[in-house]
Amino acid sequence: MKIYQEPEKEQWEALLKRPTLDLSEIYGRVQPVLEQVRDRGDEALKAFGLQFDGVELDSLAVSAEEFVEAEALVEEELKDAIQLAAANIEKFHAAQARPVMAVETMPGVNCWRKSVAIEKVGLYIPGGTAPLFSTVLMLGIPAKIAGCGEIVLCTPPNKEGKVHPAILFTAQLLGIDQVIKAGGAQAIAAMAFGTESVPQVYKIFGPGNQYVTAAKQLVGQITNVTIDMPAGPSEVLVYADEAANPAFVAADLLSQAEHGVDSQVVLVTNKMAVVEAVQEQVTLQLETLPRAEIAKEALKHSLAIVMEEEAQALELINTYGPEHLILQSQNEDAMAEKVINAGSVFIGAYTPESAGDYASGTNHTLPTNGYAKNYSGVSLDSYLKQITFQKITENGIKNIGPAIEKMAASEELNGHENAVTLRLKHLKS
Ligand SMILES: NC(=O)c1ccc[n+]([C@@H]2O[C@H](COP(=O)([O-])OP(=O)(O)OC[C@H]3O[C@@H](n4cnc5c(N)ncnc54)[C@H](O)[C@@H]3O)[C@@H](O)[C@H]2O)c1
Ligand SMILES: N[C@H](CO)Cc1c[nH]c[nH+]1
Ligand SMILES: [Zn+2]
Repeated sequence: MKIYQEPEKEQWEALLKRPTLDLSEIYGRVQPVLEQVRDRGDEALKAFGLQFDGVELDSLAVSAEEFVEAEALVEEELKDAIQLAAANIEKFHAAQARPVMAVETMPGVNCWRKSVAIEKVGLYIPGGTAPLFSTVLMLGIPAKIAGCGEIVLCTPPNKEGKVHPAILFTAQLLGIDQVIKAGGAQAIAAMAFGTESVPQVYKIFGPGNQYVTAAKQLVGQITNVTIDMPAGPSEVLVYADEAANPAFVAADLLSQAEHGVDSQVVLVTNKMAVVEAVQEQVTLQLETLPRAEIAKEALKHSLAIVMEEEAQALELINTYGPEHLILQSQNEDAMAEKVINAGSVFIGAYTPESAGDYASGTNHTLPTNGYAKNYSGVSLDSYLKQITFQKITENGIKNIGPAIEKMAASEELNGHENAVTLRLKHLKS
């Protein structure tokens, strides 16, 4: 971890840069993959499966037998944990539903707004270095609550051409039966363009590595498909003061560093002594982690920043806009109120980020790379469109008509004016 003490504001931008590849470089790698899948469909998906995942596939879709096989392979204790998490995530996301909003803007002029589910959605479940079955819950539950008609799920297979049993168990639990063995940029292209095995969707959801994220951003630009947000390599910023438990802080930093070599973890504190204590704990705890090599790589481009003034620290946090922000300080609740850029905030010593990653109820699909400044994480709203409706009575058109006629005539749009004038004349006759 690189250590900085009271860095000047002019340094912040360079200091807080994410360790991801330059977008134009990534786009250059991803674009040919998108084009191949668009032009050659399943054939290209299989070829990229061989090239990137080292697996030769006869069929891309997971079969009914594979679902049955998977169910038997998941231990009961894990099934119970998945069900507990599912119940909390369901509760939190169901509470986000909003009733139809209806307003009579003036007598006889009735307007209302209703949420309608996006018909066809594609969910990407990462599986490169860890099979993230928890992401099936995070993406599948709100899609089901919203009422999306068609749900397709893509995830990379392992070397034996199988999808991890817990991913299949979770998909089945939610009633998602279209699961495709495809990962990376090629999976995103398949859902954007459609192939023989993969239906084309209207919106693509889900986190992933830099290739997945760049592919989502690119298809969002070159097709009509929209995306949830850029949800790339995981990151966490922990603000800890001298009262925080260094072991907890180190564990929280490592929990995100272990995601990938391009993850970034940042410690901000008011005292140098906290940096030292946390570093000691990081070294100790790293020894116990099977993914220590990945975490060590991530730590090479991670930072510890000492900022004595809390207000300055908050400004730096909001400038960084972390995917996850953990606050462990004597003033944590007041600090939380001042956060304006973060994907999800975890307050207090007993609120590890792992809780939100798995089971507390909030969504773990969150904006990275500073996109917390302009995007929210996945929620029920992500799967809904809002359609407005209106119905005007005879009395209503008499009330509102003259204003519309005047405005239309003034914009020199006499066809618009006439659509009202005709009706008003009809009512007079
Ligand atoms: N922001 C969020 O909400 C969030 C949530 C969960 C996970 N994540 C992130 O998701 C990522 C998961 O990454 P992962 O790699 O384990 O799985 P992944 O499923 O995202 O990516 C694996 C795929 O990447 C492709 N790929 C690998 N190397 C490539 C190369 N050199 N060129 C082109 N394509 C290549 C392969 O096709 C492979 O199937 C991690 O970075 C993790 O931090 C983010
Ligand atoms: N921390 C990840 C989001 O950046 C989500 C996740 C899934 N499993 C474990 N963690
Ligand atoms: Zn995580």
